This record gives sequence, structure tokens and C-alpha cells, in this order.
Amino acid sequence: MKLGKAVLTAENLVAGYGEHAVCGPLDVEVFSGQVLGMVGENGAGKSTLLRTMIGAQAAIEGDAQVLGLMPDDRSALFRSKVSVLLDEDAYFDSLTVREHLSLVARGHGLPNPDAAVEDEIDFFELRTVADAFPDQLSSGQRRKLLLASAFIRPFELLVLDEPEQRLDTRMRGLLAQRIARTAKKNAAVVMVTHDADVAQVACTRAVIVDDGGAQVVGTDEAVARIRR
Ligand SMILES: Nc1ncnc2c1ncn2[C@@H]1O[C@H](COP(=O)(O)OP(=O)(O)OP(=O)(O)O)[C@@H](O)[C@H]1O
Repeated sequence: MKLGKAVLTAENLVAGYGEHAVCGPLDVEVFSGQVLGMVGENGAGKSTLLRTMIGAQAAIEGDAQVLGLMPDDRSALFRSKVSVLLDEDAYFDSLTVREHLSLVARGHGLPNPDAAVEDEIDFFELRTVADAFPDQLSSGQRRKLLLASAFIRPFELLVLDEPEQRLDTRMRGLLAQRIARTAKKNAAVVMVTHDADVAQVACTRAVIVDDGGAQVVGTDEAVARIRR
């Protein structure tokens, strides 16, 4: 298969806190068109490594680059090309679902923001709560709003930490297919997951984070690891 351009590169990357290494070293290149999963047990260091790969946390050793640049989430260029959904809830209490999505769509200059908003409302099955405020949503609906906000905007790299969390099984399946389609439309995706079915459908490769190490493997090995 012909590879697209390198979107994310990690070289000898060791992630951790202060002097304490949690996992690594990781050497990997993620190209446009690829979905890199990150799997491993609770506390292994997946989220720490993911944050370090995108510059949200300082590396203990080694380097990460996004689109050939040092990752910097305060740079406008980085923010225009990288869509990130980590394990956090971030809402404006006074904006409805539709208003949130409209804000993101307009903020990123989408040519037809209203149509894009309605498409995401349909995809994430949020129509009955489109005019509801975040505190009127279920936890799964709030997660869908954050996912819709991550997908609605343009990006070259999509970064997701356990995107399946709080979703029902059917929606997990739809999400996995959407992630795979997204990569095929010339983006790279890096995502932490605990869901074997999501990994099987979406990932083209994976990193197993385990025992302080980080090893790049094929999707089947990663899926077996989640299932074991
Ligand atoms: N802010 C922090 N300061 C110090 N250590 C931390 C901090 N956050 C997490 N850790 C530790 O780093 C290790 C890795 O945590 P991390 O959240 O990266 O794991 P994970 O693989 O993503 O786990 P999970 O599957 O449970 O989400 C854990 O031992 C955790 O206790």
C-alpha cells in the first residue's frame, strides 16, 4: 500500500512524570491514511504516552513531531491541523448541543457550517437533544457531543483517548467505521482504546504499552492483547 505523508513521528520517546519514566522508548511513524491504536492494561501509560506524542506533556527522553514540527498546542498552525479529544469533559454550560457544534464549525471556517452541524447531529443520534444544554444530557450523549466536536472540524491528525467510553455497542461500531473512513480521507488517527472490536475495525497498527515498554505491533496482535 502506498503511504501518505508522515503526520506524527516519535523517536526514542519516553513518557513519564518528573524524573519517573512510565513507558517507552517508542519509535513510530504514523502516516496519513493510518490509524494507530494504543492498547494495554489500566495504568500502563497509554494516556501519558499519547499526551507526550502531541506535546501536551514534556517527554522524559526523545522527540515527537507532528507534521514535521515540534508539537505545540498553543500554536495556531498546530491547532488548525490537529483535533484532540482526551479523557476530559469540556463544555460551555450555557450552549446547547447545536450551538456547541456551530461554534466549532464556524471557528474552523467550514464553508457550510449549518449543514455540517446537522450531519453530526444525525451521525451521533443527538437530534432529540440538539437544543438541550450539557447538564440535560446523559453521560453518553455528552461524550457524543465531544466526539462530534472533534469530527466536525478539519484536521490532518485526529487524537482520541478511549473514544468508545460511555457509548453503547451499536454506536461503538458506527464510531469505529467512522474512524476508519476518516483516515482513508487523508488523515492520520492515533487513539487509545480498550475495545477489541473498535480496534479490529479501525486500527491499521497499534502500540502495546506494557511493563514500562511500548511495542509497535499489527492490529491482530493488539486485538488479541485486549481480549486476553
Ligand atoms: N499527573 C500524574 N502524576 C504522576 N503520575 C501519574 C499522573 N497521571 C498518571 N500517573 C501515573 O502514570 C501511570 C500511567 O497512567 P496513564 O493514565 O497514562 O495510564 P493508562 O494506560 O492510560 O490507563 P487507563 O487504561 O486506566 O486509562 C499510572 O501509574 C498513573 O498512576
